[in-house]
Amino acid sequence: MVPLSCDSRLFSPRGYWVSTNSLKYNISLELPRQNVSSFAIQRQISEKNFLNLIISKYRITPLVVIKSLKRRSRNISEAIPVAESQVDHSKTTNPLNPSESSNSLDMSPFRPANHNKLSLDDQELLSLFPKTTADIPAPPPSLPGDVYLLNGEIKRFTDRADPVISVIEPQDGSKIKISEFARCSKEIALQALGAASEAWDQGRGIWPRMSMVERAKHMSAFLEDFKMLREQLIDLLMWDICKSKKDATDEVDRTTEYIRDTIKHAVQMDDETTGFTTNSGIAAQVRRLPIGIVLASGPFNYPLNECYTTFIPALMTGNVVLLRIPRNGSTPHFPTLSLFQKHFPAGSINILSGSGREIMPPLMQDGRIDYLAFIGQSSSANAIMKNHPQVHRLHTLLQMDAKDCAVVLRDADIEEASTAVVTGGFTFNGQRCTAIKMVWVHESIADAFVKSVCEKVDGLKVGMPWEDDVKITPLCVPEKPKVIKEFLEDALKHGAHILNANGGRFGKSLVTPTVIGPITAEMKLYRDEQFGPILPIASFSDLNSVPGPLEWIITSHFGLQSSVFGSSPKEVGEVLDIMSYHVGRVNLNTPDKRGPDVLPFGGKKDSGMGVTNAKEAVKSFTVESVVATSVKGDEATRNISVLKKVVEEHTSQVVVSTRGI
Ligand SMILES: NC(=O)C1=CN([C@@H]2O[C@H](COP(=O)(O)OP(=O)(O)OC[C@H]3O[C@@H](n4cnc5c(N)ncnc54)[C@H](OP(=O)(O)O)[C@@H]3O)[C@@H](O)[C@H]2O)C=CC1
Ligand SMILES: O=C(O)[C@H](O)COP(=O)(O)O
Repeated sequence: MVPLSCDSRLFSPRGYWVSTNSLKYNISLELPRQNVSSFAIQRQISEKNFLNLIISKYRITPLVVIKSLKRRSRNISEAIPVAESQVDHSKTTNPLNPSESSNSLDMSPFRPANHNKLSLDDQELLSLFPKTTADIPAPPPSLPGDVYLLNGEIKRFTDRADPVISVIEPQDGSKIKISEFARCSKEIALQALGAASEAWDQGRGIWPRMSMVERAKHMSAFLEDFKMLREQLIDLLMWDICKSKKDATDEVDRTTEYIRDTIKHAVQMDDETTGFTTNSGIAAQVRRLPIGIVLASGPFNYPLNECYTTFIPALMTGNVVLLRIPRNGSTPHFPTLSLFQKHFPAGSINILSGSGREIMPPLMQDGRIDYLAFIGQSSSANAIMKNHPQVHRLHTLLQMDAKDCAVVLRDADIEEASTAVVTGGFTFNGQRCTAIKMVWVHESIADAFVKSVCEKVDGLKVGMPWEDDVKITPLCVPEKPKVIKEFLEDALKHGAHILNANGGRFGKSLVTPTVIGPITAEMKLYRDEQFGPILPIASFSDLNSVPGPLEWIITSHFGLQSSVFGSSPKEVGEVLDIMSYHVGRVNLNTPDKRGPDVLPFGGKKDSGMGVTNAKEAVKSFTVESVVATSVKGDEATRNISVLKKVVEEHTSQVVVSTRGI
């Protein structure tokens, strides 16, 4: 027997919190105010019967149920009065254990689809893989990959080159090798740093001293050659990370756009910051100059694009670069090595493959890295940065993990919201930092919304990347299916259900898109980033409930994006405001995404530091450098004359115009 308790601090606008308070854990219920009026329930009540009593005997539909929030409850001596007469029997449900209240299961928006078990080695899924290699419409790529670019030379590292085997494994068990991946050693990494350091030469190297217009010519020539690789790069993305042909094409095309935009914005920025303005008798030029040696590392899910979003602006603005390419998604980089070799001075761009854990710490420990441009998990960024001996002078641009949520208000257009949430949740199997990874739906529409989401998710075509209209493809990181399975098992163990008929099925690297709920605080899916094809859903009665959407956003340590679906200005405004202080971008009736790429893209809290888009990134990789001179009285003539001669005789790369004086 455990005492029933109520915490007066938790009187909500809608009702009251009541809890069991055992040594093991608490169950807290938010009960509607109208039900709390005239008669008392017993004070000593068994934990097991607590929910049953509230739901079946007193027939009250709790507004919110929390398990294990012990710290939120305090004993009081009074019993909780409950008015049986005001109960809405039709809604009676036990969200923690629907099977306990017989009529509740059918009424809950979170009823299990037709099973609650994971299907492993699912035969139907396995049959989606090609029977043999002969069944594959176009021959898989095969290219040498034990290569790296160091000091203008393409070298081979055969000592430790692993085969890159596609996770697209034909049914006959054959393996398809598409390339190799050289695990470059620490020694090679340090040689590359040496080459970069020489190319930088304390700002005196060919590349950092070249004018922006000249650099733009190099980058434009590179771009022309890069465009010729389009079809090959799409093919490699499809095979290496299993992006659907459509998504792979988008990745390549937006990368081309990004290079073009970077050239434009870099030249524009340089032009705008060249020349002088005068204030208080001081004429000054505030020009943006490169910072030094940039170590760039990108993620596997946009292995081409999200490497280019950092290192292309870094290079374009005169920095020198050491690029570490991701293991999954390495192959699209291999055909580009000869292009970088052809178009850029030796050492200005060096491209290495290898384990991040093996090569990044020694590079950082060396102390010559001036800038870390990292896209991946915040724990990885943290571990890498800590190696720098003078971390206070390390510049960073970090785009990191995220758990974007969608809040679906009571007046949301269910069709529109469910379409957006499914797109946001499952594009590229949910492997996007901007994927919707948690959904809060208002209880009044939860049933219709969950139904609509499940129908749409079950309509997503699962198959091979080259198939028309395919949406769910194999997961390219070999350990990923196991990670997804663990997330689902944990949620099921804590009382969630698989809500869509096709959910929870596994066959080699294929995992069906799975909608799961109700998600509660003790489940890993509540807070952790799943980065895979799972859509967790919880319902709420009041925006300010605890737990509830606003409290969830405020207390989340992530802050990339979030979306709100609805039209009531009061509620939309309230949600927009809270979200805006906690995430980098809020989307109204629109799924989360990075594009259009002209918008600033960056996160808050653990999700990001700095902004990428071509215009902002060229600023990020440069610092304001001021040249100032007195133009007061007699000094003016002399100083202006010196500057004019510097410009006329081309003796400086920094002062190239006396515009403005
Ligand atoms: N905000 C954004 O814009 C984006 C964020 N992401 C986020 O990236 C993640 C997925 O990308 P993923 O590539 O798996 O990211 P990871 O952070 O897991 O891996 C990235 C790199 O970091 C290295 N690394 C990890 N730990 C350490 C360490 N202790 N010391 C040195 N290096 C280390 C890895 O090395 P190794 O090679 O040895 O494994 C790997 O090369 C997701 O969380 C996603 O949200 C993805 C895209 C965009
Ligand atoms: O890596 C990611 O996930 C991207 O930054 C998200 O980009 P997207 O919203 O365009 O897919």
